[in-house]
Amino acid sequence: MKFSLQANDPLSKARAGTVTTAHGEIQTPIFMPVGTAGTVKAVHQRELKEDIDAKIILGNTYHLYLRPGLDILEKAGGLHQFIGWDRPILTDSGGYQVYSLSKVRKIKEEGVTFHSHIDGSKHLFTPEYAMDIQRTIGADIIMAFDECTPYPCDYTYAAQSIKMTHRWLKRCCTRFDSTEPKYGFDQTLFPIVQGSVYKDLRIKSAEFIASMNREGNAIGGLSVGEPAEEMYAMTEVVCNILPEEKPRYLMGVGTPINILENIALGIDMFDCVMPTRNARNGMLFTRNGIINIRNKKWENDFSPLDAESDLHADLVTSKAYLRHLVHSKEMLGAQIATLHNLHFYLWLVKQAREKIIAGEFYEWKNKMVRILGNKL
Ligand SMILES: Cc1cccc2c(=O)nc(N)[nH]c12
Repeated sequence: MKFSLQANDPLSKARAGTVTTAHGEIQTPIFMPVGTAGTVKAVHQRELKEDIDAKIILGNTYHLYLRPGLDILEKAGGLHQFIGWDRPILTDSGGYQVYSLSKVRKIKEEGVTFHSHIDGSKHLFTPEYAMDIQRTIGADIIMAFDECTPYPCDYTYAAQSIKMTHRWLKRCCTRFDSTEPKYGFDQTLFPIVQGSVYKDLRIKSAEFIASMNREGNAIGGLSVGEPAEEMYAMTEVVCNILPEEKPRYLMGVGTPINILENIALGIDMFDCVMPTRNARNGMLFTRNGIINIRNKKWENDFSPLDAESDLHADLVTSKAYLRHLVHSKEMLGAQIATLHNLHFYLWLVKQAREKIIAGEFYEWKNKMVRILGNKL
């Protein structure tokens, strides 16, 4: 994997770059649609590529390991082959999902034992196994096995947690560097900075992660319920330490405003379930603010979702029709709302990139931040 920089914003830490993987190039800043179990819910791979030009999607070790399982994925020749997606894929390592999904789990030095949220079966994820699983899935970018420090947590817990995440990272690097890709194309491992909302712990973790000298770096343990100001403060501290010449990935972030503010702090890559999950509940993100399409006010508004959009669905779907579909829990409602939100997120980061290259990002970002939170 390679990373090159095309432009830096003169008034912020925003930058425009290009990540080059075995499955193609990704212009940054970029948003990565979440495709947890091998599908971006309600959107077909053709739409992802041709209607919204998604450059990279996420998969998830925890879910894919449980279903369809490693045997099927290996027989298919890896996740790209299995789902019919020939662009880049990034997989999270499973630690976070065990923490957020599995009821019964135990965190020990060796790893995390948990019971499947599907059938209650018992499993053990170790740093080594998380690497082996991601080799079998075959994502271009894979994540270290970390402990996402819960929020809130006391300083002592956070300090112990980063020490274990750092020990697990060394085990991930040892295993990853001593194994080969299974399907003939290169994979890269990103380590993850933790430290909760404690500045000194974030500095310590960022310095350790940077010292591992991997091809890219991620920031975890944010977007877990902390106030936005805390998220921005920690991101700023960490971005000032992570090397400029490597891509920076802020995990699980966020709202459109969060994304613009974190681009200004030097983040290149984002993922979040918000555009897909909230779409299914009728929450639409637009360039003028947020629409709750279930609101009665849209009942007889026959104007298109977004007349300025280049997304076909935005032009041919009225607000009234989408309200009817979502209200009636029709599958088409989830499909159109999800496609709209993902198209908007990808439009937003593409606009950000163009403004960075034109040297106009800072003013544009401040104007957008004032608009994007509006309730329409
Ligand atoms: C997906 C996600 C969101 C938010 C935080 C995290 C994190 O800290 N670690 C991992 N592995 N994943 C995360």
